[in-house]
Amino acid sequence: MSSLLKKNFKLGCIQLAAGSDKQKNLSHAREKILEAAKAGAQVIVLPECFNSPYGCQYFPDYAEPIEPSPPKKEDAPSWHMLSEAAAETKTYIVGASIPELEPDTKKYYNTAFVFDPEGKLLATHRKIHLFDIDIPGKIKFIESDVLSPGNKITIVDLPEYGKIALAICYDVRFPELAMIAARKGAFLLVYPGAFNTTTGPMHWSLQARARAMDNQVFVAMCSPAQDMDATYHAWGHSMIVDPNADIMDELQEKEGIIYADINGARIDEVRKGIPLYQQRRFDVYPDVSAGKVRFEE
Ligand SMILES: O=C(O)CCC(=O)C(=O)O
Repeated sequence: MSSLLKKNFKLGCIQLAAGSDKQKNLSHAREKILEAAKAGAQVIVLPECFNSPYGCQYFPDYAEPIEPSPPKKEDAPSWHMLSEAAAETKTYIVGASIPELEPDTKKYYNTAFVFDPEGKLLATHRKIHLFDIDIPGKIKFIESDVLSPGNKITIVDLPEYGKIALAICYDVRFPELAMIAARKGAFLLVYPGAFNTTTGPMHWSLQARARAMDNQVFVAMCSPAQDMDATYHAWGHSMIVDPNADIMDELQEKEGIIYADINGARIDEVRKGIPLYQQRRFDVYPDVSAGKVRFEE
């Protein structure tokens, strides 16, 4: 068994179709979680903004508080659905993400959760890098019009399995996060994300495979299903990549679930063959994981 991974497990990523009805989105997400658990997944990932359509105009209407913890059920139905589904299925759920409202400051965040198999919240991650881009004639999206950024790297210790890292969508483009998490012992990087029909074909798969290749870890990217009637056209193509950057499973645009066996021996094998972890030259360049890093562990 790998020193990074205490026990192998089956990962499931749900490429969910979400619409404008929040209650429907939640009950549909719950059904798909049950389906993934029934198929044997022990860790289950949902996509970015699973309780709402994706878009700055929607965030305030779909936002929920996460404090006090637990938040009141009537204020935070998404939080409670995830907690209850985790307990019901006895799985870890990376419930990602929802728009979060911090009531005191009135700030909004893009926030993901990890619940354990008893339904207990293990961690939250607020998207650190907001999606502010402008590609003329293609796509302009300024998430910071509405959202505030998170300030912490999230590494979560799943007691049975070991450490995973959690970040959201645009965060994947900042390889320092992945590198730091991998050097701190994460064996799997999970990115709920909603790339679009412009940047998806350009970079989605490349980003997933690059983070896996550079760090010799598993990577999961979990997208909403594509809906060409929505205001934002998600790329879909959820995928799970192995530590050698090989795609283990991938969806197209439609709703579905992909699964992969997360096996510690594969990490060891890849790292033995190409021993980057013994060959780094921190006498020549700095180790980004050794500097001042803010964690949400
Ligand atoms: O990085 C990209 O191309 C897309 C990012 C994105 O859609 C997001 O952060 O929500």
